[in-house]
Amino acid sequence: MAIEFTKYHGLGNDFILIDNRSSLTPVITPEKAIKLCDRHFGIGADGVIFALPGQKGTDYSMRIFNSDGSEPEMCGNGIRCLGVFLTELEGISRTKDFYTIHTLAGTITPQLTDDGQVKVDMGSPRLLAQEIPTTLASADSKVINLPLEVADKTWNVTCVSMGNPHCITFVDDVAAIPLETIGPKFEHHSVFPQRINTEFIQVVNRNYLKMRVWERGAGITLACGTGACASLVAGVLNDQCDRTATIELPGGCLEIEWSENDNKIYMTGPAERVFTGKF
Ligand SMILES: N[C@@H](CCC[C@H](N)C(=O)O)C(=O)O
Repeated sequence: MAIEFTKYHGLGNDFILIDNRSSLTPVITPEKAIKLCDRHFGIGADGVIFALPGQKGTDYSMRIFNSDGSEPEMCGNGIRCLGVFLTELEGISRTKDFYTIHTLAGTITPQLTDDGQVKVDMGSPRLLAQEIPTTLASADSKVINLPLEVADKTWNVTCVSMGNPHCITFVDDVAAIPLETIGPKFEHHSVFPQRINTEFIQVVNRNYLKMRVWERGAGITLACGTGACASLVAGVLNDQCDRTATIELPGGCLEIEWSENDNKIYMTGPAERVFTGKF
């Protein structure tokens, strides 16, 4: 049976979106997702995202397979793409401008704004070592600016979970980081039992950060929404930035806010439809 898909991207972080609204079980396996994500022998993408029926009172659910077939809890750029994809699927019957989406990281709420962007209530960051998870500190402690040995060098890292795990390091020049060699060493470090997404951050000023990312299960990507949110939190915890900042990624910019009122993170950025097809 042919399966229809739509390709979307959020700042070059690209996904194959599949209408899976008739079942809570993804219509393809992780092995098939690996093949579809292949940039030479497949469609090419950083992951496959499924629009599933809602659970626990939400409008819809989202599941995602990384390009290596693993399943992360959340995807920030992906959920913006899903928000726009759902409006496309619903067509003229759409009655609201936001959706409640059940994810493995809890309920996330993307909202379509008047200027064509998507603003997402990403929930609250989780900071305890056991929540990341990492053994870098005792279970109930936060991991803020702690030394970590990677590739014969000591990096001062801060760990933040946005439902999925992130390890953030502040550097003088992001362009100088050898991501391809060092990224996998962070990802598979023994202190991260569920592997890790790694962000390198250069502070331009208190409201503007530059970021490069090595994603768990996907490698170098042009952008990472949860990574941008986690990096802003790390910036605040290390007194490197304010609670609102622009994060510049190789694929473009995201606006991130860590609200003092409700402790939630709000991410605003684009989601672009690329093409549709069948496989
Ligand atoms: N690119 C995504 C994150 C996707 C999941 C990540 N690779 C993981 O395994 O946690 C984003 O925009 O947040």
